[in-house]
Amino acid sequence: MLTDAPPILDFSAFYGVDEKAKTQLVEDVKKCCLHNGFFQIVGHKVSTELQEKTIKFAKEFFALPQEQKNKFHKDQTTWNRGYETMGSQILEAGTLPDLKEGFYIGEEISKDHPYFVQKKLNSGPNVWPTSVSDAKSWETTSMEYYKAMHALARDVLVVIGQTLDLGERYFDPFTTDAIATLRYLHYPPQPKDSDAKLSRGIGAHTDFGSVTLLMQDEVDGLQVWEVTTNEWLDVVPTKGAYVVNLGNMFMRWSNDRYFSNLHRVINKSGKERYSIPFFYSGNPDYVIDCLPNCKEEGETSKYPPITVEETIRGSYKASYGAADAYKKQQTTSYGEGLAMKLDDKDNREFYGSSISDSYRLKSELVSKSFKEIEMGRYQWELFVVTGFGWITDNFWSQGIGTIQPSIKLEFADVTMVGFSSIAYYAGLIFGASFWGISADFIGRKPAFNATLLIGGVFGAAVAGLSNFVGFCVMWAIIGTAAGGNVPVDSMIFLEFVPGSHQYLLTALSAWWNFGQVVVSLVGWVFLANFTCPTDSTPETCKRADNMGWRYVMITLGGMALVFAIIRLFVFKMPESPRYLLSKGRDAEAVEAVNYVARRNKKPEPLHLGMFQDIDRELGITVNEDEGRACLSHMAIMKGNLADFKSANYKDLFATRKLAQHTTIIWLIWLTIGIAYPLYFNFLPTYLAQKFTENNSLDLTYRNYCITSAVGVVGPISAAFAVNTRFGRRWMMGGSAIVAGIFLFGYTGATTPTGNLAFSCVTGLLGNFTYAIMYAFTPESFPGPHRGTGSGTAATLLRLGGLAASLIGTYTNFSVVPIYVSAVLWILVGVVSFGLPFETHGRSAI
Ligand SMILES: O=C(O)CCC(=O)C(=O)O
Ligand SMILES: [Fe+2]
Repeated sequence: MLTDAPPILDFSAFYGVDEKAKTQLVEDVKKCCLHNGFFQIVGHKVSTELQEKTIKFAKEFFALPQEQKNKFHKDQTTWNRGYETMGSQILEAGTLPDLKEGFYIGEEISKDHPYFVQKKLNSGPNVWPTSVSDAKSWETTSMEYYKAMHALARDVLVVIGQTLDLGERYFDPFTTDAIATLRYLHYPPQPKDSDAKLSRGIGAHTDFGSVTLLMQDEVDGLQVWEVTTNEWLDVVPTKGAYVVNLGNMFMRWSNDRYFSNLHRVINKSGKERYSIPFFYSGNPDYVIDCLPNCKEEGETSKYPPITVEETIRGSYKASYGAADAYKKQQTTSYGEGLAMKLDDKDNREFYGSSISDSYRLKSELVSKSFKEIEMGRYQWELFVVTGFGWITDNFWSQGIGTIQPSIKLEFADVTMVGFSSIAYYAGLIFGASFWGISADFIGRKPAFNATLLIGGVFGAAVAGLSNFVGFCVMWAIIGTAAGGNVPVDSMIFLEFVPGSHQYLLTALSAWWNFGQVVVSLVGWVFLANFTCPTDSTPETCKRADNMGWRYVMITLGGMALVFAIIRLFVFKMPESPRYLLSKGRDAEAVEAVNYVARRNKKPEPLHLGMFQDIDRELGITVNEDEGRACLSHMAIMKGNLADFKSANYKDLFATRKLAQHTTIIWLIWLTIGIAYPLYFNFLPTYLAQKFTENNSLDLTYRNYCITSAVGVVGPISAAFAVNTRFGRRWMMGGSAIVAGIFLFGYTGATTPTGNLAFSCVTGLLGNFTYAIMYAFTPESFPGPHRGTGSGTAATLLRLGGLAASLIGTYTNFSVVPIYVSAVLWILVGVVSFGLPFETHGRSAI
């Protein structure tokens, strides 16, 4: 272990009268500034007692439970005060998030102070933890230490000034009304199994300001880059000493004569490490211009004058460049260059002006954050609770067809039982467009919270009816809720899942088939046992003998209500970060992503500064106050609904490719909307005509159970298939064509067993295509218009369904519609190959 860096100098000479010692100190400091800008000092005036007390308080804060610490999070301010969670920064490219947490303290600046009003660099009131044992003393000790560090920094600057033969008072204008930041740091031990190449307490970086004064507790870990030998030198802690280093601003100020050097922390000690750096920025309005004696005769200064404020703000770039020299890689996931790094050419070209650059890049950053958070508990739970939407969709869609024959036997006023399907479809059409499109304006959560509840209440209420008109009305209402389930639930799952697991969106459809199994089982149990004989009429069929369909509805409605309660009270879900970003609610988007990180027990990957950096780089004025987030929810809602007026579909046709994509997608949905119900509505009647013997209810339901159970395989195998190099489009197109061919073949089935086999295969294939279509659609539309794009698609699907049920109601059942359906499936397959954009391998934005 190399321990000869940096030298420890006795600073007491500065305060003494021994001129020789003073000169020696200045000479030693000069040597260090020229070499690597690092030295250590003992013999300063900061008392050991104050140092120890401060460290003790810092440790006490970090020992608080996580949720207590989060209460004082620095994201609540835009002036960098308060708690910073573990893993908030990556200071060195290619390494894991920095394994440290921090607490920032600065000058106590009230909200009427000119610095605050003018939004001067990091100026504003401090955030003070109230959960520590003695909050008052925590605050006063911190401020006392902060003041002591100011005084020491001024003294150190005087000595540094002397190394350049500047007068003792040279830095006075710089140190008057100076800004500085004190940062309490805690580094947990590097995990034993961590990859030494990737794990950092703090990645290699240079500091930004003039000087940094660092107090280390007793655990080592700090390393300084040695330029001459190209190696890292350990800075072993010396009790009470300060490690002093020059920052980028001083390097510039000295015309690069003095050095701002790379350093990093890797805590391999197995112990908790604490340190307290103090970053001295100086007076924000002071103009940094080449110091005297820093250039040779005739030499010009390398840099133009710049204010302290500007250089610190811009110095993320400097740290970028300095670390670049070290590893020809960028250094920070936070800082300039971020927008450039995130920019994805294919996305930019495909989506064009349908979304702003700011949204696109921020959404890509959200994808990157979910990649860091990884697939975990939160998303698996979300897979289940969004699945509830698919299950209930089937409850209603299959449920209505399942109970219609019983209604016909009992209700006196049934003109045509198919009218109830038409009423239901009318509800679905309204529901799909309302919930889908409004998800872009009022958010994804209203649909998530309301649709299951409405469906559950009205679904159960259907059981109380005894007349057909009421029955149709109820189904129309259920439709308005059910129409919103699947389009919005798939968007929600998509917008929280890491790109690596986006294929699971396709698997979500398996819940729909699972719902079908439930309906078939419930139908089998109740309808086969509590239904009037098939030859009854409303005169002979009494309510008491026909309770089966009512039990079905109570069971399905009850289950939907349980699902709704779980969503409302058990599973906590923030609003989707993509939706929040599309509304400019950046701070809430940050919190939504970090919430998922906390649920997955992962470091929080995002902070507001990263979004602000993107805007800054794009030359957009950064709204530091996040004005909109402070509005009441009512006000936000009104604002969003006002946006609706200006909403148009034009954005979904913004580029030639996007226009082609939108057109084909919608065409596919409309076509499948007709083909799928056409086939499945006609099939039972067709079969009943064909296989007249042995079609007891029992057998029918047994077959339903078998085919729906096999159907579950469709979406699951599709999920794996879309994740291969064939991608979404090829799999969707190919499977639709194969499904169409099997449909043609179906009519050739001659035995009940052959019939069951065909029905299983076509069910499986149909659901395979369906699942891809349901996933590819929200995946490929851009976040701000995802609801409109997917909601419209779902509306077209239901319109197709309405057309199919009209055909079913008004035509004599024959084999022709089955052929038509087969042709339509093949058509869907063919047009799928005309889709211009593939989502496999890229995260939805
Ligand atoms: O904790 C340390 O020892 C170093 C901290 C540091 O370099 C920084 O915060 O800039
Ligand atoms: Fe540093």
